[in-house]
Amino acid sequence: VLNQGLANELVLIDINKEKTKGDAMDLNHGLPFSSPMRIWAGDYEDCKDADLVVITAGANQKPGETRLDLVNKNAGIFKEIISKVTKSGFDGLFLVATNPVDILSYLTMKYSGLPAHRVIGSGTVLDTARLRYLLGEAYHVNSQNVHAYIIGEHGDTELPAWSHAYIGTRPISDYVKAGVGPTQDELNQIFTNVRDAAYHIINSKGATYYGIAMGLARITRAILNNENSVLTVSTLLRGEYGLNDIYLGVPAVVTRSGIREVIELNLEEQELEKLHHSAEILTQQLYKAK
Ligand SMILES: NC(=O)C1=CN([C@@H]2O[C@H](COP(=O)(O)OP(=O)(O)OC[C@H]3O[C@@H](n4cnc5c(N)ncnc54)[C@H](O)[C@@H]3O)[C@@H](O)[C@H]2O)C=CC1
Ligand SMILES: CC(=O)C(=O)O
Repeated sequence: VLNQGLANELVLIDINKEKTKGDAMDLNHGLPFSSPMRIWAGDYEDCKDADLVVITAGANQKPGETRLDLVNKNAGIFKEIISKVTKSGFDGLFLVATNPVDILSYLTMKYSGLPAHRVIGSGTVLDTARLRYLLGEAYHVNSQNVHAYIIGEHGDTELPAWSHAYIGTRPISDYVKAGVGPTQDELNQIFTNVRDAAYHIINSKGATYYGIAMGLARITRAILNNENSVLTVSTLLRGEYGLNDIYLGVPAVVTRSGIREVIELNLEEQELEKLHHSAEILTQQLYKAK
């Protein structure tokens, strides 16, 4: 947020106040290299006038843990945090990154009482970026010209919507048929690498942070600049894909007021089945967490 000059004011809140004090000092020392911004270590009262509250607090995965393993611990933390933010008089948007992000986004909506369009999860924004990066490498194309989506749970049941994947202007299936670039098996391996990327990074360095920070900054920019950008965020489904009352990562239009609409992909039958499986797993976890 600082690097891209996305806000006028940035408040850091954490149960560990010393950490936010240190972070605020450290970030302020970067101001001469960036655009003007007020940055301070604050408290929940500061949320009163905030346009956007981004929640990244809570436990992260230890090696071998899945995102879903975090649900009980982080649901408890969220109950406390959302209540404090709401008490401040906050009247903005929530952006949730804490895992399991689809479930915690749903609970944020419930705990805050805000309409669903004002509670956005980072969803599969990061997974989609990972896929675009790897496809860009495989086809020797700028990853910004790769149009492909990971949808579903931000986690082990996510899936690639290959039927809607394009390299520049050509469907990826055309390349596969023509024998140019990766075979379908190699594309499947690329997806496996995307799905398991967090496990590899966590095994290497304990946590993932640069990719998600860029992803959260991207969503923040879409919100604060009212971009109407299509991003694979986690949002409440109300009949789209035949699913209801569940937050899932799907392409949706992000604006200053939150989610304007879900843009429904015309999925192939097998893709739709996998999306339903993802929703089923999340629904089971949600009942446990409620
Ligand atoms: N959605 C995504 O794509 C990604 C999600 N994550 C998730 O983000 C979360 C945070 O991960 P990290 O930043 O690596 O963890 P971290 O341990 O570095 O930071 C978590 C922070 O939360 C604070 N905290 C804990 N309980 C709190 C409470 N009750 N109130 C206020 N602050 C509290 C801690 O003091 C700590 O500073 C995890 O759930 C992780 O899985 C991480 C990367 C990507
Ligand atoms: C930790 C996590 O959710 C990720 O890097 O995808």
